[in-house]
Amino acid sequence: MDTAYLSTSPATATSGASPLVSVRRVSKQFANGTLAVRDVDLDLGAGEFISLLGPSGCGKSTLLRMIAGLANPSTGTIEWNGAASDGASGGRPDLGFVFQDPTLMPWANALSNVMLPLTLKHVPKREAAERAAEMLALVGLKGFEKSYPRELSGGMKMRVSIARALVMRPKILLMDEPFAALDEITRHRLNDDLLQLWWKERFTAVFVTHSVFESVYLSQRIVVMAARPGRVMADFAVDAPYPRDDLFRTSADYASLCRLASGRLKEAIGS
Ligand SMILES: Nc1ncnc2c1ncn2[C@@H]1O[C@H](COP(=O)(O)OP(=O)(O)OP(=O)(O)O)[C@@H](O)[C@H]1O
Repeated sequence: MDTAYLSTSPATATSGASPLVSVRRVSKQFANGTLAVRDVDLDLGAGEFISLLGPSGCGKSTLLRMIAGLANPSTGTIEWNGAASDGASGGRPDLGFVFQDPTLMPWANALSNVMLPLTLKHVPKREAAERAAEMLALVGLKGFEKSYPRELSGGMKMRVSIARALVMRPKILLMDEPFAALDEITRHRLNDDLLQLWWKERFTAVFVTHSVFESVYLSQRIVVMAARPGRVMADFAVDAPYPRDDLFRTSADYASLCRLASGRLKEAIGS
């Protein structure tokens, strides 16, 4: 992928502007009585890179799925650009969602997998193929258009999944532990490539992770959650410029930011 992204901090357009998404006193109780999320208030600014960090079972995925409209809050509201979502698609702009599993169609090649959202929107086949090929190139898979999922590595499959999520050029990309199943080297590479994509495409990124290291490396802002019931315990900025690369990953600044985030997470779990 193109490594020449600029060394200034991305314009997040958050200061003074109204947030892209406002989560207000949102709770989710499942039919079996589990209170997965309680009273969450959260603003997501346009262009921000935000991580939801917390232990297993603290409601990160449930919150992300509610933001995506894949589940409805039991109480509270989620507003998009000031318009309340009706639980279907009301007020919600195009969004991309990346699951932990790449969820590709095994019988279709990489290009057809990425074309799927365009095909569903009846974009003419030729245009869809061009846009999908462009997106595959952006995620570093030029030359693999005709490869089937079984011929791709875990990291490559995840790249296809990200290309599919971004092919509609959504305003927001929601990612639910997309790299958790990958080895460390692949994960680091995908983290780097994701940051470059974010820089280029300027979408709002919401990234669910268990990993302090990953959240600090990627994010401008970390929202720490705790379990039983799932709730927000801390919300703080990661004060380090972009680009973030291997130099940052081995720096004293990164180590101290990880220590800080780790302390916040421990406090959250402890409480
Ligand atoms: N469909 C469901 N029905 C009942 N309980 C559920 C359902 N989905 C999730 N839960 C419960 O809600 C709580 C929050 O789950 P959720 O998956 O959102 O947490 P998480 O922080 O994403 O966890 P992990 O990091 O392990 O994926 C958990 O106690 C979970 O068991």
